[in-house]
Amino acid sequence: MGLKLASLFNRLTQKKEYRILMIGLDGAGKTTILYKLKLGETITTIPTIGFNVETVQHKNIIFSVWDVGGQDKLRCLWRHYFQNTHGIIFVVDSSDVDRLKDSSIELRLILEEYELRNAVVLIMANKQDVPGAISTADIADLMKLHEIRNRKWYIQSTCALQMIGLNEGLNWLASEISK
Ligand SMILES: Nc1nc2c(ncn2[C@@H]2O[C@H](COP(=O)(O)OP(=O)(O)OP(=O)(O)O)[C@@H](O)[C@H]2O)c(=O)[nH]1
Ligand SMILES: [Mg+2]
Repeated sequence: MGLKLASLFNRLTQKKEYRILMIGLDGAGKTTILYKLKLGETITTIPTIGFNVETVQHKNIIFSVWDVGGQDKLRCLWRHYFQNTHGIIFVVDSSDVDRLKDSSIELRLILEEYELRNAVVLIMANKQDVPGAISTADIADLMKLHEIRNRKWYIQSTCALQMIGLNEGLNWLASEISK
């Protein structure tokens, strides 16, 4: 009886761990977001050449977040991080209208990947603090997000520097992944 109770308690209190792949064009703010979530601080970043990985605890869930460099010549390396991914955070620079098209193309390519077929997709419309930043509704239109079929997706407006919207994004990921 005691043993059974102990194992039930363990199961109830055990933290679930999920793997999150954070990608998006260079300069969108991925590394800034990662360390804001991990440390609560804004770090000075340099363009990521390889990857950064950190565990981020969110309520009773542990996310292992893989932040991979987004420069054009590095995007072919993203696929090495696909396996066992439960959720994707696709970061967009909302102030960079000129590169929304590129962003949209990269997202479409990602959604076609067989290994990522079961991963839910959180789009973070970052840098909302920059004057002239595009709203989430407009980004959703311009990136034709409503055409995405057979996939759970959500767009969250964020400002990594001020830690706005990041936890709300993780709330969505947590609830979708643990369904
Ligand atoms: N204004 C503003 N600047 C931001 C925000 N988030 C990140 N930045 C800035 O954007 C720049 C690029 O941020 P990074 O986090 O290095 O971008 P990245 O997506 O990791 O870029 P790569 O590693 O090259 O793929 C940095 O100067 C950040 O301080 C934000 O919400 N608002
Ligand atoms: Mg980076």
